[in-house]
Amino acid sequence: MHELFVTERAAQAHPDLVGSAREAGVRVSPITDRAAAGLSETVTPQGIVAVCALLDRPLDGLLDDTARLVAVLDGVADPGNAGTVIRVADAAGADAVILTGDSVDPHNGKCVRASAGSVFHLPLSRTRDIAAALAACRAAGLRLLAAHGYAETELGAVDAAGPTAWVFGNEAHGLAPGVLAAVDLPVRIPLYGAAESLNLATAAAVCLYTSAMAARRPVG
Ligand SMILES: C[S@@+](CC[C@H](N)C(=O)[O-])C[C@H]1O[C@@H](n2cnc3c(N)ncnc32)[C@H](O)[C@@H]1O
Repeated sequence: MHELFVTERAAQAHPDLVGSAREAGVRVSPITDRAAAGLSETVTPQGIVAVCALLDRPLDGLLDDTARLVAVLDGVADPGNAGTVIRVADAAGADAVILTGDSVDPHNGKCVRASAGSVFHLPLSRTRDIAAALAACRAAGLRLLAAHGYAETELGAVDAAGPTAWVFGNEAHGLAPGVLAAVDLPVRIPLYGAAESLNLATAAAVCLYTSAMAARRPVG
């Protein structure tokens, strides 16, 4: 059986969708924003089918010059990774997450669960066109930093406090040369042990929190 969980805001924005669901015999359950955040704790991943599709935003108009921190995920294949990045982006105070290329659907149940509800309140946008995503970030005044394990510049040498879009690559192949050439600076998180790379979501946590904490550092 399908069940549609709807926040008040979503119901007001999409009365047609709620009406169609009722007509189709789908149970419609009102849910608070707070409860929506905990939804992933209370239902199985398979139980969440379409609720979050309401929050997918078009790239056009997603960002303006108030944006300070954005994560761009290019070709992210694992829904658990995508959800974990969305969660950490939310926690770090990011303005949006943009999924590009062949990235997994962020409304996939496993992704929703891994996000621990963050897919419900962080603006998400999807486009196959990473050039368009990078252009939108640049137009909003964000500096484009790519997290890349083979970059010359180490994270510690970067002033990451300004408005920043961090770009992350696919779990197996990383970022394509064209993407690395299109950003302002590829940046490497140093690895002190024998590990060849970090998990994507771990790298995202390091980079996004580096920017968030630098931007919020108390003066004096
Ligand atoms: C598992 S890694 C991909 C490794 C892949 N072998 C490659 O060629 O990049 C997935 C993503 O996590 C990020 N990442 C992983 N380790 C990193 C590191 N040491 N420094 C910066 N980013 C890293 C990058 O965005 C990378 O595209």
